[in-house]
Amino acid sequence: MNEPVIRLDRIAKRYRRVRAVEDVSLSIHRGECVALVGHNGAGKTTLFKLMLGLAAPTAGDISVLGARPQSGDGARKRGAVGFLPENVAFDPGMTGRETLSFYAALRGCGTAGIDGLIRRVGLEDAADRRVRTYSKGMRQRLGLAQALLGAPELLLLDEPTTGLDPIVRATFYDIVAELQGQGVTVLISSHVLSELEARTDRIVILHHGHVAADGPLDFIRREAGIPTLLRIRTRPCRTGEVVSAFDGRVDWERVDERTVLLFCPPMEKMAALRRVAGMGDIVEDIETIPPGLEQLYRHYTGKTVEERA
Ligand SMILES: Nc1ncnc2c1ncn2[C@@H]1O[C@H](COP(=O)(O)OP(=O)(O)OP(=O)(O)O)[C@@H](O)[C@H]1O
Repeated sequence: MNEPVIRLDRIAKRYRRVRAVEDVSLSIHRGECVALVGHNGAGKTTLFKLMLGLAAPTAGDISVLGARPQSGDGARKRGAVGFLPENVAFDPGMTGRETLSFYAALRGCGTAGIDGLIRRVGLEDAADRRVRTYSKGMRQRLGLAQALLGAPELLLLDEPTTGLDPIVRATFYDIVAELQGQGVTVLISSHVLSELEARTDRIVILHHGHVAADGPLDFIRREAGIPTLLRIRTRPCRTGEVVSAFDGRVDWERVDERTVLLFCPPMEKMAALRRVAGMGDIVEDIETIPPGLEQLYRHYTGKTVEERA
């Protein structure tokens, strides 16, 4: 397999007595879109700083685009990394277009692509207004345009959608998907878990500086063993037949005279579905509800706390 775009090998970062990141190993390959999720203080920003060469690891090895971020080669590769910091702050007296020109000059990437970027993030109408007049969503879009200057191969987005409304958020993720389609590798940190479900290939759950889970959503769901919910809708007053078929096999709950919930462990799900489907026309509908990211997050972070106790 090709060299990963990001490779962390048993990375630790300590600030005096604070263990911000501990024994983190992670590989992210070209074109992947990975979510880094964790509570406040879990170590997400620290990982970004390490990847950007803004901090040195206390232990372990790190490579970004094939170079150690703090090496001379790493500094040269830095031009191919776009970064949107958590609290992006621009000069309020500059217009959006001036801001991008300023950052383009800092990055040494020329201003030719700025109009295209402004269109891409939907700021055409506001590009010549001062940033102080921008809404939070507009500032974040400007932040994204700034991160995209110079057509980066790797995008690091630190909580990019915090405080954005669902429509702006969706636009944001549409742009990210488009970039991913062009082979850009994207790492997004967030604690808005629900929005990441359908948007990323892989989830890395960080808890107290440790990786608590890492994998595609389906994989970490299976690993967690959290039951899938089957919501069975029957003809009136026929829930008893469903209940007696499953009583003692899986947990269940009767919601009303037509609805039963079955809590199926991942391994039991298909067998349960076949059994319900075989019950004939007393069953009018079956809805499968897999555990959401919030539940998984609770599961994994809870487990780590117990392990650490
Ligand atoms: N410069 C520093 N000096 C001392 N401690 C630090 C420093 N930077 C981070 N930390 C500590 O390291 C831990 C991880 O912080 P980090 O900012 O990486 O978390 P985070 O997951 O990004 O949190 P948030 O979601 O709140 O931004 C925290 O306990 C934090 O207080």
